[in-house]
Amino acid sequence: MTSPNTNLPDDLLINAADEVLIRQDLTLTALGRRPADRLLRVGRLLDVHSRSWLEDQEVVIKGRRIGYVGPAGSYQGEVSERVHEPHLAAVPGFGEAHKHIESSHLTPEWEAALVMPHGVTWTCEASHEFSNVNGTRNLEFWLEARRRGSPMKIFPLPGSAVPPTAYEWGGGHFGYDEQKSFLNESLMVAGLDEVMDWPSVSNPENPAYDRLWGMIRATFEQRGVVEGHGAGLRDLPSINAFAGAGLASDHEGWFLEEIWEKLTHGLFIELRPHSLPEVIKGLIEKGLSDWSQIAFVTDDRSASDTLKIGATDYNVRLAIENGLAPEIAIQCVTINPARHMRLTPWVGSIAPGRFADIVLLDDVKTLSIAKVWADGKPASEGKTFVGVRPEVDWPAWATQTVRIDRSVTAEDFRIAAPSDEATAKAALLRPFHWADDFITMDLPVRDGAVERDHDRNVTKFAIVDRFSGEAKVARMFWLGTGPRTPDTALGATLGHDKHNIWVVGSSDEAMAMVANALKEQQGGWVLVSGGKVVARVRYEVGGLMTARSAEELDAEMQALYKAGAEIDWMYEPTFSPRWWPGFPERLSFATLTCAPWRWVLVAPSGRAPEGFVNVATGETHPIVW
Ligand code: HPA
Ligand SMILES: [Mn+2]
Repeated sequence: MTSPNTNLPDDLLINAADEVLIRQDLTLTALGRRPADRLLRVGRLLDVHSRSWLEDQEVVIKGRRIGYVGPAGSYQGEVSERVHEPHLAAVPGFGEAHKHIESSHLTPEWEAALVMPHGVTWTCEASHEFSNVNGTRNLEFWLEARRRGSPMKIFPLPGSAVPPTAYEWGGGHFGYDEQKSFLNESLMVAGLDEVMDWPSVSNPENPAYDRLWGMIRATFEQRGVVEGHGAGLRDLPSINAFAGAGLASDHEGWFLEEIWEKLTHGLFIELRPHSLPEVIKGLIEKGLSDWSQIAFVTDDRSASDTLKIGATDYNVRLAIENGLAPEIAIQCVTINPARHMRLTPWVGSIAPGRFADIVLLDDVKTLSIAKVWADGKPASEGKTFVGVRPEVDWPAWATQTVRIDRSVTAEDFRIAAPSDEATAKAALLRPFHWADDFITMDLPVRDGAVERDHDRNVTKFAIVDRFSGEAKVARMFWLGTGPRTPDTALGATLGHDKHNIWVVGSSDEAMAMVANALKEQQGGWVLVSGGKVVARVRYEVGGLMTARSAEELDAEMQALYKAGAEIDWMYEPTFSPRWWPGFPERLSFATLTCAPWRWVLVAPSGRAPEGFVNVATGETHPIVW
């Protein structure tokens, strides 16, 4: 006897009261005392808890959830619709323990359309990027698409790097109170994301010490997960200190031994593709038998790169190609991250109570995805997204974020000579200058100003504040990047992690034109040469993302790369193996200020009036003398 279908609460956004009603119904559905909506019968199903394949199974779906799993024909209740996929293998929807969706540069509803055909059904959003633009609207922004029916679950983790260091300001400022309120506001908030500013966590004298520990405390109070970011921390005392601080994971590992030490000292290891091959091979050689503390994460991947190589599925294929058993690789993007993020009641496995998120493979070894189901319905067929992509008319708080109330001029970038000598000493940086000291060079003085020197690969780099309205400008000389081509400049409102405007250029006039064009288009990329804008890419949401398809955005990026290929770019190798010659797209990460950087350029602030500061010590220094 089955009772009539109840009008179940909407569970797009999880809350405890509705969860009880949903699960009370699932209990009766499993017992066959309430009807189910759909039954998906598959050739075989990977149980990720036991890492075993179950042959000829049926998954019974009620609403968006799994009500029952068992051998074909074993479910006793009524079912409205039956689907049989005898040749496909079912594995759980893929999830990300650490991804900045902002780095796709697509808004959440368009991100879902891009990544779900690649098997991704849930993402822990590491949200310091948007939060550094608009901190108070952080949760509202990340939950909006799901609220309107997007099949992709986003679990926001407010970022600790808001602001990234004590020397930065504008857009957002998170501490104990903010983190407490975020965790109180929604069960979708899984914790605190990537505690990165190691100097502020490990040095009680650091001005951000209390702020960071306040966020950690608020997260502990609500049993949230405190995510870490341990770039450059490889010695045993630092690893012990990092783990002892309660930072539960690291995604910044580069080398096998470093990762082994972090794994054996209790850190959950999130492997990114650029270090994954060597590490997977090394861990296999070490005979690692328990992979449950390992996940694969994307961290950052643009829409263009995702179109080229894939999303989380690329990470899994890479692991399989480097010798890892497909079943273990699939656990590393399903149950492992779900367990680490304490989200196993909802995602990470094909089991009762969870969202019915199922990746249907027509070949396991090559991870060939035939279809993806999410919330108990088809979300993609082949490469085509067939799920709900809600229209979101993002309001002004999301689309008017380049707040500059004046025209930026060439004068803003002029660097006055400290004396009437023919040369002046200058402090220089370069992209990813992971060294204790800045570089010092003698540069020419002309008409009372210190000048670039393209013969020695020296140009000007500037940060323009886009949050106060005043467009405060910090500028200095950088080595080994920027255009040699005259009267040319490149800039963007994507400047990790504070996302002020950065601009690099061979003339002050071109740099000013870039800053004004970025204000006019409300964010993105601008390339200026020969006195005009030769390419632009719009990120109209937060200055970080666009509410368009990946394909449309990619076309704009390809046009930018094409225009960039006409420019003579200066280059010098640095510490980072991810800094290449040619169009300097990675400059959007060269403004990073959290560990392991020392001397950085930030927007002028009380603690750094010229913007040039050592974030490890708080020391400042003139840019010329
Ligand atoms: N490091 C610091 N901040 C970031 C990163 C990173 O790798 N990715 C996105 N924000
Ligand atoms: Mn990160």
